[in-house]
Amino acid sequence: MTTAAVFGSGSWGTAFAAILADAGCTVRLQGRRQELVDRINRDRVNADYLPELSLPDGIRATTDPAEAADGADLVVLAIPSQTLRDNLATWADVLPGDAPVVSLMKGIELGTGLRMSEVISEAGHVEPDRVAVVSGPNLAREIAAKQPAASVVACADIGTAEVVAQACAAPYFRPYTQTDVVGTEIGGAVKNVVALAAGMAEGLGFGDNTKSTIITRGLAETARLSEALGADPATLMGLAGVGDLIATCMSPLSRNHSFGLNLGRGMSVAEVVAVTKQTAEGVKSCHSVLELALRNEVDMPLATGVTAVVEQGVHPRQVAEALMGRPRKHERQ
Ligand SMILES: NC(=O)C1=CN([C@@H]2O[C@H](COP(=O)(O)OP(=O)(O)OC[C@H]3O[C@@H](n4cnc5c(N)ncnc54)[C@H](O)[C@@H]3O)[C@@H](O)[C@H]2O)C=CC1
Ligand SMILES: O=C(CO)COP(=O)(O)O
Repeated sequence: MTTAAVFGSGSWGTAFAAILADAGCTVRLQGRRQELVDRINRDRVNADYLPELSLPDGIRATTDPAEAADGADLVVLAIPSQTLRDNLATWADVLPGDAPVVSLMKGIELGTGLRMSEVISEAGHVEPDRVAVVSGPNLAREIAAKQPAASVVACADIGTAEVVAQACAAPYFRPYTQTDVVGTEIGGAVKNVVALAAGMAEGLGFGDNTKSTIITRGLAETARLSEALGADPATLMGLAGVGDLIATCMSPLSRNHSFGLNLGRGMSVAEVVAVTKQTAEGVKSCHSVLELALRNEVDMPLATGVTAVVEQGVHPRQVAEALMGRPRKHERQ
C-alpha cells in the first residue's frame, strides 16, 4: 500500500488527500496550525477549508513535517506558490530521497520566473525525473463532492508519472499521464491570470461572448508563451490547458474568477484581498507571467491588462477599451 504525505491542508491539499485515500493510499496531511490538525483528526473534517467533505479514515493530520514525510512513498505539495521556496528550505531535509514529489501548485515564482517543479528541484534538491505535476480542471469543492473529473500527471519520466497516476486514480478522479511538464505548468499558471480577466468582464456586466473571447484569446497567448518555453502545443488543447481554462473562467467556485469579479465591480485590490480568505494565485503570478513573456518576446495583451489592473490600479473598463482598440491582426498571430 502506498503511503503519501500531503504538505498543505488548504482546499486542494485536503481534497487531494481524500482522492489519495479513496484511491487506497494511507495519507498523512501536514498543516501549520495545531488546532486545525487536531480538529481534522477528531472530527474527520477540515472545517476551515472544506467543511462539506467527510474525510476518509485513511487520512491522519500532523503539524510535524518529519512525521508526515517519514517513510512516504509519495510526497505532495499544496501550498501557495510564492511560499514554496521558503517552506522547502525547512522541509528539504525530511523529504525521502527516492519518492516522487508532486506539485499541485499553479503559479510562477516572482523574481526568478521559475515554474513550481523547477523550484522543487532547486530548493528541495529533488532530481527533475522525480518531480511530477498534477493539473487540470479540478475545482476543489467539486472534487470534494466526488463529482467526476480528470487531470494530467506530468513528469519528465513517464514511469514516475505512471506511479503517481496509479496512486491518485479514484472512482471520481481520472488521471492521464504526460511528459510535457512545461506546457502543463504554464497552462495551470496562466489560466489563473485569464480567469481574473474573465471575472473582471463579468463584474463589468459583460456576458458570455466577452468571456468566450477572453478564454479563446487567453488560450492563444498561453500557447504562445508555452511554445516559446519549449512546450508541446498539443498540451494546451488538453485538460491542463483549455480544460482548466474553461472551468476556472466560468465557475463561481474559482477564487481567481471571484477576485476578478470584485475588481470588475469596482473594488480596489486591497479591498478584494481583505475579503479573500484563500489563495488566488493569478494576483501574484500575473507579474511573473508577464516577466516571462517579456523575457521571451511573447505578446500577452490579456496578462498585460490584468497586471495593469492589479499593480497600477487601472480600471478594468479602461483595460477592456484598450484591448478592443488595438490594431487588428491575423487570428494566428
Ligand atoms: N483549490 C483548488 O480548487 C485548486 C487549487 N490549486 C492550486 O493549489 C495550490 C494551493 O491552493 P489551495 O489549497 O486551494 O489554497 P488555500 O488557500 O485553500 O490553502 C493554502 C494552504 O497553504 C497554507 N499556507 C498559507 N501560507 C503558507 C505559508 N507561508 N507556508 C506554508 N503554508 C502556507 C494555508 O494554511 C493552507 O493550508 C495553489 O497553487 C492553487 O492554485 C490547484 C487546483 C485546484
Ligand atoms: O485551479 C483551479 C481549478 O482547476 C482552482 O482555481 P482557483 O484557484 O481560481 O479557485
